[in-house]
Amino acid sequence: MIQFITHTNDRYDYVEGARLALAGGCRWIQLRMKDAPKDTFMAAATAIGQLCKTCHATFILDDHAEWVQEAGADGVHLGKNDMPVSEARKLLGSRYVIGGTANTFDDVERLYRDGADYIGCGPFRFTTTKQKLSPILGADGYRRIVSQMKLHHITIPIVAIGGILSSDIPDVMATGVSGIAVSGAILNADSPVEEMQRFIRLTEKEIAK
Ligand SMILES: Cc1ncc(COP(=O)(O)OP(=O)(O)O)c(N)n1
Ligand SMILES: Cc1ncsc1CCOP(=O)(O)O
Ligand SMILES: [Mg+2]
Repeated sequence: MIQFITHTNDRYDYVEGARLALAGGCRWIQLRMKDAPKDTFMAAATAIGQLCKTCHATFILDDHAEWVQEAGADGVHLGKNDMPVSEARKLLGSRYVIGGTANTFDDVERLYRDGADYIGCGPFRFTTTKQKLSPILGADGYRRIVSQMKLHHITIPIVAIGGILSSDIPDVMATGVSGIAVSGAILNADSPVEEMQRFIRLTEKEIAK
């Protein structure tokens, strides 16, 4: 599975980026719009939510568990400084998707116990898309976390994130993660639609192995 994280550059705004990712076949979009006021965020959420409905794609919000229902979204992604996953679960119930951020096996264990549906684990490498990055994991970091999960019988999808390029997909997927979250590699490609198609093709090839 591939999750597209919205961002902007000099060519595309948040909604256009999401539209291109969907046109390339992505079926999981996260609206990440740091520090946006509620009305700006909701305007983008309404537009992207509509695009996702048309494409039967999952639509989640970054950070804002309290806006999920009003936005008509399917869920939320929560980091260490956001609402705790357990509290979001009480607020939203079991029908919404809740993802959490991990950088270590301890984070994974905590999020699993708190009832997350999936874990965004990273960063794989340095990226300018997010400020104040946690320590870089690289492929070895994912291998360590996945092997600790096996030891402790923890089963939850791990989505790798952070500076991932299409050329990284075989190495990243070979670590045992379930999927990839990506932003810059799609938005900065000559053709975002074709790049998303490439991400999906390469990820599915590794999953089929
Ligand atoms: C899939 C996915 N994984 C990790 C993150 C990072 O979330 P967080 O730690 O809350 O940082 P911000 O994205 O809010 O800056 C994510 N958004 N998505
Ligand atoms: C939101 C987030 N969390 C860790 S890295 C990252 C940014 C992902 O975007 P990119 O694929 O451009 O590095
Ligand atoms: Mg966050």
